Amino acid sequence: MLRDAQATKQALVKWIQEYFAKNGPTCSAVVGISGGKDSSVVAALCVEALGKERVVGVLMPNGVQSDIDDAKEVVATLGIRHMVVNIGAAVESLKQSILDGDHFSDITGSTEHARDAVINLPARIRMTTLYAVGQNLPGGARVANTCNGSEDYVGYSTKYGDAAGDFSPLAHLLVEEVREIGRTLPIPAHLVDKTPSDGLSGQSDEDKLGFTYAELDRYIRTGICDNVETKQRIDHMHKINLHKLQLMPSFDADEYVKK
Ligand SMILES: Nc1ncnc2c1ncn2[C@@H]1O[C@H](COP(=O)(O)OP(=O)(O)OC[C@H]2O[C@@H]([n+]3cccc(C(=O)O)c3)[C@H](O)[C@@H]2O)[C@@H](O)[C@H]1O
Ligand SMILES: Nc1ncnc2c1ncn2[C@@H]1O[C@H](COP(=O)(O)OP(=O)(O)OP(=O)(O)O)[C@@H](O)[C@H]1O
Repeated sequence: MLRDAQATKQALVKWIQEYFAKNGPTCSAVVGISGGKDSSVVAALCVEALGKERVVGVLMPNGVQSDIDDAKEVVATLGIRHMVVNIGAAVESLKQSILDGDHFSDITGSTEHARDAVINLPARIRMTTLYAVGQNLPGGARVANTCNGSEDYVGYSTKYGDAAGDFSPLAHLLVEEVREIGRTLPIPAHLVDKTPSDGLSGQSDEDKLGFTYAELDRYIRTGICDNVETKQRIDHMHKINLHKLQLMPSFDADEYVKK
């Protein structure tokens, strides 16, 4: 729980202003708008920080998106310019091109994509779309990362997909804290409390993770977790996914080659 949600919101707005002043004074923020709480909160914070003229929302249904009206409600409420880019054709075409590529089945031992490849590919196409939209904006753009601190702790994101971005306002805020910030912003209340899902696997986040965000947030903040198996699962996910938050290791000849 935040000590003062209003004060934290103001600090976030200042942080975004300072980031843009230093890293892109003419740039707009580009935000992928899913219709969930994280992207809604990030977009609203960017509007407060930069003004609505400097925020561009990108709605990216993968074919038919059942909750697309939520995303439309966000951009309408915030009054921001937005584009709708349906990634369905690109996703299907890339999947097929990979299957049709020489030696797919020799190398993979299968004629089908693995489940993880199918789940994560749309997120990486969305990232590609956001950067392409940004590079078409006359004043330039910085792509917002919308991951929150709870997701980051367990690495619940697609590496170089939604885990990518140029600036990350929510990375140190846990799910319940993001909701508190959301309640200080002019975004539809039902979206702040909407059940989070990755929109990729067909399951809610909590069903897929196997624990609730309340359990996760409490463990991150206090180190307390009543269920031993849940604690082990969180610890395991944290450990195996830390690479998503780190710079990739790079070979340095000075370290490895004896002089
Ligand atoms: N130790 C290590 N050091 C360096 N790299 C390592 C590595 N282990 C794996 N890798 C690399 O990382 C790859 C796996 O990572 P990644 O591609 O991200 O995939 P992965 O972690 O397998 O899956 C991502 C999970 O995040 C969920 N998700 C995705 C997007 C959004 C949201 C959301 O709710 O917001 C949730 C999704 O449902 C799925 O469960 C491997 O294929 C490998 O290339
Ligand atoms: N259909 C979509 N259209 C536009 N952007 C999307 C879409 N799906 C995902 N994104 C982008 O990827 C991020 C991660 O999306 P995801 O659906 O996995 O859920 P999330 O982490 O719960 O975020 P949110 O609460 O914003 O939905 C979103 O915050 C958004 O920026």
